[in-house]
Amino acid sequence: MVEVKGIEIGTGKPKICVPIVSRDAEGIIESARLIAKSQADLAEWRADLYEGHEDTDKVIEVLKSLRKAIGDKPLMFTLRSAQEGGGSSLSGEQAARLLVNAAASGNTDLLDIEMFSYGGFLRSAVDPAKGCSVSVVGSYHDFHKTPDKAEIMDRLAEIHESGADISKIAVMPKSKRDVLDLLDAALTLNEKNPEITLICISMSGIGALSRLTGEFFGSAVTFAAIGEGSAPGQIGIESLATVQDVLHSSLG
Ligand SMILES: O=C1C[C@@](O)(C(=O)O)C[C@@H](O)[C@@H]1O
Repeated sequence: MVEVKGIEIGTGKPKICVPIVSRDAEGIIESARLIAKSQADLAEWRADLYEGHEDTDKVIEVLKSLRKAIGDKPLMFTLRSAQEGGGSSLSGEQAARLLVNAAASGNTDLLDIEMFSYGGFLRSAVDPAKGCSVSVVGSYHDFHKTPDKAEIMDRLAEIHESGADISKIAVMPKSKRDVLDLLDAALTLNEKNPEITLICISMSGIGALSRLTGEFFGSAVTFAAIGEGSAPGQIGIESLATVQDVLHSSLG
């Protein structure tokens, strides 16, 4: 369990995180205001989709305004690389520097760090971020396939061992069995190492089930859309919250 601004990530219903995907500062702040009024538990700024993400000063300025607009909800800063399906064109060194700057600015509560891109180079940002009291979400994305169960579990455990507070994986299924493999990996790891806080996502339409059943299989956060989503298969926040409520009450 990881506590951020009074929100317990890893107990009870999976927490709902809404990504901010606008390209310009105005749209970003507008989305933050909508999220602030919604039932989202937290917000994610996909800074890689911001048109000015190559300019650190601009990013930090937007992040500051975002912090104000989002109010009391925890905020996650994400810079998704092109290698893992995002829009960042930065080099590994530039990306690591921007991640550390975002953490040091005091305007983010969580930081997504890709643990395997750039040959694992971004891991150098883990300790500085934690030194700024920012919770680290170590991530891995495969937009082309679903690795087998053992590989999913190994990657999630490696992310944990590398110092992340939360281990996240998002993969693309080619079949319904791939979705089962992802859910099986989450449940097995959760039973074996309950101390690891997990986020496990199977993307696209057939993977949508994984976005609804986190409480059953041990995925602590689910990403939902308000308007435009940030990945295939994301469900609108209202439908997602309704299904999660039904499943939660069935567990007694
Ligand atoms: O890592 C993730 C998960 C995600 O890719 C999804 O499938 O919901 C959406 C991204 O915005 C986020 O950073």
